[in-house]
Amino acid sequence: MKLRYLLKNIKASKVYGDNDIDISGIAYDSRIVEKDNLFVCISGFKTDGHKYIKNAIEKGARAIVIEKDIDDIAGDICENNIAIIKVCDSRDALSKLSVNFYNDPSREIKVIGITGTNGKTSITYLIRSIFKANNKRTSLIGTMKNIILDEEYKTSNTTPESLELQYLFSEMVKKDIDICSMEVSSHSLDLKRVEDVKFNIGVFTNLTADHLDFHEDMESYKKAKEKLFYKTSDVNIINVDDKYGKKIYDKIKKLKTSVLSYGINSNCDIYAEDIDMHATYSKFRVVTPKYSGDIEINIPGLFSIYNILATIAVCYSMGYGYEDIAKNIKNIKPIRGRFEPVENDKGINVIVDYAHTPDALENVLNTVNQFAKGKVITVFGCGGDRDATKRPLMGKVAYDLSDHCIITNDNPRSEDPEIIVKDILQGIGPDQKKYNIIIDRREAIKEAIKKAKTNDIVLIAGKGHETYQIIDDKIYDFDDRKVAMEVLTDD
Ligand SMILES: CC(=O)N[C@H]1[C@@H](OP(=O)(O)OP(=O)(O)OC[C@H]2O[C@@H](n3ccc(=O)[nH]c3=O)[C@H](O)[C@@H]2O)O[C@H](CO)[C@@H](O)[C@@H]1O[C@H](C)C(=O)N[C@@H](C)C(=O)N[C@H](CCC(=O)O)C(=O)O
Ligand SMILES: Nc1ncnc2c1ncn2[C@@H]1O[C@H](COP(=O)(O)OP(=O)(O)OP(=O)(O)O)[C@@H](O)[C@H]1O
Ligand SMILES: N[C@H](CCC[C@H](N)C(=O)O)C(=O)O
Ligand SMILES: [Mg+2]
Repeated sequence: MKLRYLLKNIKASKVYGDNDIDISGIAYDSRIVEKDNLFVCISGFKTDGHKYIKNAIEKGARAIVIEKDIDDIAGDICENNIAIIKVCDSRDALSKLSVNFYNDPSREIKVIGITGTNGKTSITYLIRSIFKANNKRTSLIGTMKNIILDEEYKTSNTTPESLELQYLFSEMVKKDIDICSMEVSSHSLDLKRVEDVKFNIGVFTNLTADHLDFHEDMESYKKAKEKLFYKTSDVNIINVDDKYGKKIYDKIKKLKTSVLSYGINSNCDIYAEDIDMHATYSKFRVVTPKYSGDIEINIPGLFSIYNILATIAVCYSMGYGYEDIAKNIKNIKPIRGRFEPVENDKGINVIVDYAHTPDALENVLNTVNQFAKGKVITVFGCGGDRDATKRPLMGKVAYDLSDHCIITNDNPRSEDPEIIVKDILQGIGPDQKKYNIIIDRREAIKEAIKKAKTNDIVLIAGKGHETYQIIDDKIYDFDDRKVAMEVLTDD
């Protein structure tokens, strides 16, 4: 593509060199630049893309987008006849360049963006299941993987960088996709990964303590999430039982005509009543402005009812009737690593769950306690290089709502596991018999299962679907479900 086409809508303060050259692709990492690529320099949190211009040129970059002065390498640029484009914001430019390169593919798909601290992955899967069952061509973008029809694409972030995102949308267009359900993280909203995505529907689940290493405080975290709702073209769907949800709803309602509230409260547009919860399933009556009817889901917990309500609201807003929704909800398969039971013949209820925030852990433990016939043993830790303020809060929740907890490693990453445990201990109560520390996660799971008697519940929280553990900069194979299964069959 000609550089001048690629530069459409880019606010460049200066363009040096020939903009009639052909560009073969875009890269924002010098290590993967190819011949005739345009290299976008991002000033990052760990390093600065501007430092790698020389490497990018050596690999064949033909044009460079910068947001800082680079006088020190002017010689290399002249010598290699490189075009230079100076912009104010490289992440914003990357998003627009990617849209131009892939011909703005998201406008051809119904994109449903889901944001909030907890429930995003769950809702994307629920939405996909219902639309699939209604013969729609679906795709999904999120934490575990990206999926187009049934083809899976690996991912490293919940919401990919704009370049990968626009590539995925272009693949969706090629495969004639109708609907994409997509997780929209607060990082992606602040770092402009989704700046130019054409969202049709926005969903807000909830906002509780997380990511306060990245966002200054809860107010900035909320502001990041809120950005999604200004971007949507059709409808916004907001959980108003959540206090931040209510604030966002009140604000957005004044600006946009189509906003639907949901919750467990008859003042909402879409709400649940006559709730009847059991250990492995729940029943309730859903009420919408046009119809109401009974719903049965085979995922337990009040939080799952909220996720289903969000899903129903999305389907409702797209014109689906009660029958299209209800008959398919009943057959929804449990989602990987979300309240996932580990089968065994020992009579112990072993559950693997991705609760990695205080609120998620509280919700899951409340659900577990509601139906517990025996003791509740919780195995958990907290991720390293992530929000440290949630550690004592998770410690308190686990201590208060379990009969026993075992504090262990999650993904310590570059942090010392002992320091993470120390932070968790700040929230742990005084009864030393109620907890122990076993840093090695395999040993912790082993101990919890050894301790459990018939009817007891072992909740293994924090890593859900993950099949790895990150210790220092090494990634090891580790899967809570497999480890639990091995321990359960190892006599
Ligand atoms: C905090 C954060 O979001 N960081 C993201 C950010 O990285 P960064 O700004 O630190 O980048 P950097 O490492 O300083 O590098 C700066 C630039 O130099 C380039 N570079 C670097 C080295 C080199 O040799 N050559 C080179 O060109 C890099 O490619 C980059 O463009 O931009 C990168 C490129 O898009 C992301 O991969 C990276 O995500 C990291 C891996 C990450 O861990 N992010 C997490 C916190 C995250 O985004 N999580 C959210 C929320 C999850 C949820 O709760 O659901 C998510 O969406 O996943
Ligand atoms: N609506 C909800 N409210 C509170 N907790 C929830 C809700 N839905 C799920 N959870 C809990 O949060 C955990 C993570 O759920 P899920 O993966 O759907 O969230 P997410 O928003 O995608 O998280 P992430 O930020 O890691 O992408 C679940 O394993 C469960 O413990
Ligand atoms: N999306 C979350 C996932 C946390 C999962 C937990 N296992 C950890 O590694 O901290 C994050 O990036 O903060
Ligand atoms: Mg997720």
